[in-house]
Amino acid sequence: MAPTPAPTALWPAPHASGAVDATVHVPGSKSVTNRALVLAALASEPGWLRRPLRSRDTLLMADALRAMGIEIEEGVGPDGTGEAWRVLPTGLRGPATVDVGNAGTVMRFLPPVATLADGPVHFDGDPRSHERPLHGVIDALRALGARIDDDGRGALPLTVHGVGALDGGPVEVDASSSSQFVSALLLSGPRFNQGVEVRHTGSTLPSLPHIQMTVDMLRTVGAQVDTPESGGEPGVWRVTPGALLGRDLTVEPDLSNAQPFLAAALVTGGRVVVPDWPARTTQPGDRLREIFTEMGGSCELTDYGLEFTGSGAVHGIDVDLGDVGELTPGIAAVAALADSPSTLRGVAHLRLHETDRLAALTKEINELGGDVTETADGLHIRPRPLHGGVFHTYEDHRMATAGAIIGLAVEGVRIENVATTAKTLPDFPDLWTAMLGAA
Ligand SMILES: O=C(O)C1=C[C@@H](OP(=O)(O)O)[C@@H](O)[C@H](O)C1
Ligand SMILES: C=C(OP(=O)(O)O)C(=O)O
Repeated sequence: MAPTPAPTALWPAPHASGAVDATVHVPGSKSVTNRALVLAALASEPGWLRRPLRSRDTLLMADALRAMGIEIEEGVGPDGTGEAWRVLPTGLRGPATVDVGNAGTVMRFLPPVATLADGPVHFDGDPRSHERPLHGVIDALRALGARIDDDGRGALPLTVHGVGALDGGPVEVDASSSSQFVSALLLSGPRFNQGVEVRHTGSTLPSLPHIQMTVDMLRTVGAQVDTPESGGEPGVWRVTPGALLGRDLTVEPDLSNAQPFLAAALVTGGRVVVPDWPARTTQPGDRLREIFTEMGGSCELTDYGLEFTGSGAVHGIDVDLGDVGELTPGIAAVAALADSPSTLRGVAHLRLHETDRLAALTKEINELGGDVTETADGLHIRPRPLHGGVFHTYEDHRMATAGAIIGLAVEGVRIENVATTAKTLPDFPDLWTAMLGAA
């Protein structure tokens, strides 16, 4: 975890005076937008992305692809409605320089793409990006024939010496620290000469729905993918080499970013509607329907979207979040306000996310009077009456939204650097106050 920053910019988290009752249009999914950008850049024909997420992580992805020669035009869609980006793929170019910021998707998904460029591509990013694991991608690409210069730590900064093609083939990866290692290799796999066969060797594998998202989106653009779910060997994914189609794809709302709004309905005993909640999705945020129902709410999914209603009671939960780790900060915030203790398990890898999320949540909730302890793979949360104070965010968007959830129920919570939500949800403060204004 980064050292506690000086509390320069403090945002008074709004306290809810009553039950919220609002409709919240949640912007597009980060994970879908960044996969769609990569796949469109690797395609053999132009494609469209409708309702893309415009946030720090997705703009970094777009700029990185542009640096490698891809044209991305930001405008309105073919039918004149809504924001849409047109992606015009060309031969990938080097030399290029990529700023990954602190985006896991950019730092993991693009080094495989860079092996296909016709020159060196240098990657660097925020100080935290130097600490986040990348060894799975670096080692695998080297085993598949790539030349990469790094400082030997298995992390950024690094240079991929692209030569226009990569052999590909079978490779072993320990993806226990990030599912994004697997997704990264699969996304570029169709463009490797022999495709790719990724065999996960670690004892645990987080965020499986995100790997399923990768597979689904690859299939949508015409790739052939064999998976454990389609009868293949457990822990092995195989992508056949082949051209990718340019598609006209509409990005789903980001269901993980819907979390704080649903949590608002839960902790205030109110009601929040999220339009366009997909009936079927690989997004991990869909698990909130079940998790927040167990914690005291109820929900109804209709053609219009998801209506989530709090009962006024908030219960603790004992849950393995290994598949849906990015939901942990928001669940921890709700759990701190519950009427019984919670145990969140299966998320040791969160120590290497935007910040050490287990340490950050423990420290910040406890400084408001809470009783949280870290376990080997998660958190124990025993609710206690909380008081106001500064909630530090460690440049982690989900810490900021977690603090805002607590602020609904606890007067005087001030969020340090709420602007860090720009990583995936730049409109967060406005959406939040609009939701409360609608109450
Ligand atoms: O592939 C993706 O889009 C993501 C995968 C997950 O990463 P980890 O497997 O590293 O947790 C998730 O936490 C992250 O927010 C997005
Ligand atoms: C872990 C996250 O992001 P990243 O894509 O940077 O890994 C997240 O958004 O919670």
